[in-house]
Amino acid sequence: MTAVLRLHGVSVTHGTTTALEGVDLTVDAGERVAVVGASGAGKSILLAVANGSVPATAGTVEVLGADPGALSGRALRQLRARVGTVHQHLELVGQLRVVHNVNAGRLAAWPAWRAAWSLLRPQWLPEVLAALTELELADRVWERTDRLSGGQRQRVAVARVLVQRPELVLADEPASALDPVLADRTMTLLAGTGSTLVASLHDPALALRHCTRVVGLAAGRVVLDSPAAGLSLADLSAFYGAPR
Ligand SMILES: Nc1ncnc2c1ncn2[C@@H]1O[C@H](COP(=O)(O)OP(=O)(O)OP(=O)(O)O)[C@@H](O)[C@H]1O
Repeated sequence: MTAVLRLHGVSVTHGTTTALEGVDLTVDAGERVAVVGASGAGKSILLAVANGSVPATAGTVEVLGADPGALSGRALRQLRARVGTVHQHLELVGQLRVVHNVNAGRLAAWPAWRAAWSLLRPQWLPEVLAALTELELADRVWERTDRLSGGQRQRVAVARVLVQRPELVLADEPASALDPVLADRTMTLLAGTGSTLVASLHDPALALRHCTRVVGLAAGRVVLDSPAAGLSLADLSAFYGAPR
């Protein structure tokens, strides 16, 4: 098996706060990993370390064979084209139309002239519409993104990753603002891309239905790492303080 993501002894400390401590995690190609844990457990930081936006203060990080912290310029752009992120705070440009935000998934793969031209004449339109149709949002393709609801914006962020077609998807609570039907559809789409998936999830049912493996965090440490098939809803609910 090829490791797509490898964290070894990773810690993240900031002042007196320890967000991650000694995290070891290897994710192989094709795995779908749910990261679960109570609020503040370190799920977002783990994903941010994996996409290179937060540096590890100790340990080593390897994403698709490279350390994102050691890359810059073209090499970093090439790595970013292969990793798709659904950010917790979405990171969409509100003033731009939905089509442009979805097409942002292609930016790292396009030359600068094509990205600029796409703002005038959106490129990749059939792919954008196909992704938005799957997410029941095709009728909003020309709308300004800041006119959408929170759940609609979250689906735009998911569509951006679908058109990107990355090898690794890092998704931070990608269905948190969606109703149960759309949440399930979204996870089905992300799981169906064939990409390796690492997703933080607050809904244990989504984790068990769509992921092959569950990693549990508590206070920045890995306290569970198990195939999803061996776990019950009650096992995962315990991570959120619900009664067993
Ligand atoms: N950039 C950062 N560098 C270091 N520590 C951070 C940073 N951002 C947040 N933290 C800290 O990391 C800890 C874990 O936060 P994180 O956002 O990863 O939790 P979470 O499990 O995703 O929680 P939630 O479910 O509420 O989103 C918190 O104590 C937070 O203050």
